Parts: sequence; structure tokens; C-alpha cells
Amino acid sequence: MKMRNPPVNSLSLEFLTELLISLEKLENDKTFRGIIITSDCPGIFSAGLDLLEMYGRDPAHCAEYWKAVQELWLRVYLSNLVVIGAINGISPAGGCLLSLSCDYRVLANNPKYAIGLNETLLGIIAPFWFKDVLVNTIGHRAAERALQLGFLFPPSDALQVGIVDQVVPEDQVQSTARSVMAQWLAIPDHARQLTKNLVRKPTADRLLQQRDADIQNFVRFISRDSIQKSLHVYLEKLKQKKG
Ligand SMILES: CC/C=C\CC/C=C/CC(=O)SCCNC(=O)CCNC(=O)[C@H](O)C(C)(C)COP(=O)(O)OP(=O)(O)OC[C@H]1O[C@@H](n2cnc3c(N)ncnc32)[C@H](O)[C@@H]1OP(=O)(O)O
Repeated sequence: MKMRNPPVNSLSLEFLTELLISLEKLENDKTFRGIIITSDCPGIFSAGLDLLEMYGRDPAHCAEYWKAVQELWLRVYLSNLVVIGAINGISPAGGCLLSLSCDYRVLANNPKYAIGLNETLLGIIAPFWFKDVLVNTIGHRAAERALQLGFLFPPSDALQVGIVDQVVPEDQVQSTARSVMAQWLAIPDHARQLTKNLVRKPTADRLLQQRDADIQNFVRFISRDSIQKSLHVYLEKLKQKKG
């Protein structure tokens, strides 16, 4: 599955909806046993959640958006398919969450690429379920530092901390992802799926038990003047970077 939402594969409401529909089709088609998620945008896996869906929007829109974000996470995280991330570009925040929700992550060895939950750098906070997935992946202490400091790990650090499973030359990302897929598909589906569910369900349940409260919390938080100001400053910085 090649994500194509130029210029930066930001996860807009429209794009999230498209991804959800595609994933549902694949999940329901019993001829598919696995998917490799990668990007069609050169140098960018995904710039994460679309800031324009959270900036200057009314509460109803923010609530609709957040529900779609939750939905995508639950669908990928609990998918019965083998999900491999072929991360061929930078992958901050929501892009990192998407990567972390895969069963295995292969990152291209390019010093321009980085991956991490950088929310604090934007003046916002990673929701508890983003945090849970990071803690599950790299451990409590490493997650504590990474989250507070908004670390974006370059490839060698990403491998060392365990936020990705493998770093390979850029031209080998797709072939490596395919070899990894073959290894995972060698396991009987029912055994692998039930085991995946056993490991992941408690984390997903934490959100499933309080989805509405999580939406309300997001809407309250994102609507604050101070948070809107932080987003404004960050968006301006992105614009100025272009010169
Ligand atoms: C209680 C819980 C509360 C809140 C939780 C909220 C959680 C949020 C999680 C997130 O995912 S927030 C998003 C975090 N993402 C980022 O910090 C990435 C920001 N983008 C970049 O750093 C760069 O754009 C890039 C490194 C990805 C690519 O750089 P480059 O190739 O130089 O492109 P540009 O910077 O020129 O960007 C092109 C174009 O795209 C716009 N854009 C970039 N990222 C986003 C985004 N995430 N959402 C919306 N739009 C984005 C950028 O502003 C440019 O727009 P122009 O109109 O100026 O062309």
C-alpha cells in the first residue's frame, strides 16, 4: 500500500478515510494475508496528522477528525493481516504512530530521515495511546525521554533504541520488507493472529473503553487558545523554512 497524499502524506480527514476504506477492503478479502505500508512521496513517509485539521477548526470538525485518527490506529494496530512498515522517509508524530502500529519496521538508512513522537516540539502532547505504543516498543525509560524531548531519531539511533527493527540501504527497503513478509507469512495465520491479539488487545482496550472521553479530551485540548497559538507558530515556522 503506497501512501500518496502530496506533498507530505499528512493524514488529513480525507486521506484517513481513504486509508480506512482501503484497509477494510484488504482485511475483508481473504486472498490477502499481509500488507506493506510505504510512501509514494519522495523522502517523506508521513508528516503525521494534518495540522490544518486541528488549527482554526470548530469542535465538531475536530471531534470527527479525532474519531478517524482513532479508527485508523485501531484498524492498523489490531489488523489480522501481517503489517510491515517500509519507511522510506521522515516519519514524525502521527507518521511514527502509524509505523509503530505495524508488526515490523524497516527504515531506509538516509541521514535526512528520522522517526519519533515529536509532539512536544509543537507545544502539544502525545495522547496516552500514542505513548502506550511507544512504551511497548522501546520501554518506559527510553519513551519517557523521547516523548518529553520530542526526539526524532535518525536511522542509527532509531535502530539502537528499537523504534525500528531494521535499517537498510534506501534501495533495499522494499525488498527487505518483502523478505520479512515471507518470514511472517510462514507462520500459520490463526496462531499468529491470536498471538498478536493477545499481545496488543490490552493496549487497544485502554482506548476502546474510553473512546468518547478521549475525543472530548482532544477537542477541549486542541480548542484552547494557547494550543491554537502554538499550532499557529509551528505552521508559520514551516512556511518560513521555505524562505
Ligand atoms: C490530547 C491530545 C492532543 C493532541 C494530540 C495531537 C497529535 C498530533 C500528532 C501529529 O501528528 S502532529 C503533526 C506533526 N508533524 C510534524 O511535526 C511534521 C511537520 N512537517 C515537517 O516537519 C516538514 O513539512 C517535513 C519534514 C515533513 C517535510 O519537509 P519539506 O519537504 O521541506 O516540506 P515543507 O515543510 O515545505 O512542507 C510542504 C507543505 O506541507 C505542509 N505540511 C507539512 N507538514 C504538515 C502537517 N503535518 N500538516 C499539515 N500540513 C503540513 C507545509 O506547511 C507546507 O505547506 P505549504 O502550504 O507552505 O506548501
